[in-house]
Amino acid sequence: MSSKPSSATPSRPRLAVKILDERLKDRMPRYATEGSAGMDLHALLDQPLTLEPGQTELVRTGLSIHIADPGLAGMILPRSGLGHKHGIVLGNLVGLIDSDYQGELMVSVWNRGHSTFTLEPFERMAQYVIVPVVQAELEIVDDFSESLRGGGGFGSSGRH
Ligand SMILES: O=c1ccn([C@H]2C[C@H](O)[C@@H](COP(=O)(O)OP(=O)(O)OP(=O)(O)O)O2)c(=O)[nH]1
Ligand SMILES: [Mg+2]
Repeated sequence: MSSKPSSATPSRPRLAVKILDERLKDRMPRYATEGSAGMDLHALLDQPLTLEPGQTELVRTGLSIHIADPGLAGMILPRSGLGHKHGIVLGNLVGLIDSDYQGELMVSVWNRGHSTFTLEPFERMAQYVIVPVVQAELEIVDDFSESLRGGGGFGSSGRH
């Protein structure tokens, strides 16, 4: 008997996408490998975009994705290569996309590095990840039932 876990592909949610610019048709975000968590988003630019150190620009993706299910959200995350090698990350650090958002996905591209960087038209600038979300109810109380941590945080654990 094999001890390997089953590799059955779980069913994927189907999300409605509007292509707002024809040029995106052959540059749709996709999972690069079977195990990829994110799909890369391409920069919808007519010409190269030069980002000086410290500069932030909102860049179009040419796509609207309506997630619709409140149990899911989208996240826009930096690509590690661009972030680590070139300092190209996100002006909002992480983009959180609401399930009811129907507008164009926009990427805040921030050059946090020390040299000028040129983003080329349709270059893969960030990645889009779908994550599960739980919406909670906030219930006002006067006291919490006691926990081991209590109010300790910010490096409090493991101190004697
Ligand atoms: O990187 C991002 C972040 C957000 N959005 C879109 C989708 C998201 O659902 C909406 C609102 O984002 P958020 O709630 O983070 O921004 P806000 O400043 O609170 O704006 P709002 O008042 O519209 O919620 O903007 C993007 O396209 N890219
Ligand atoms: Mg908001």
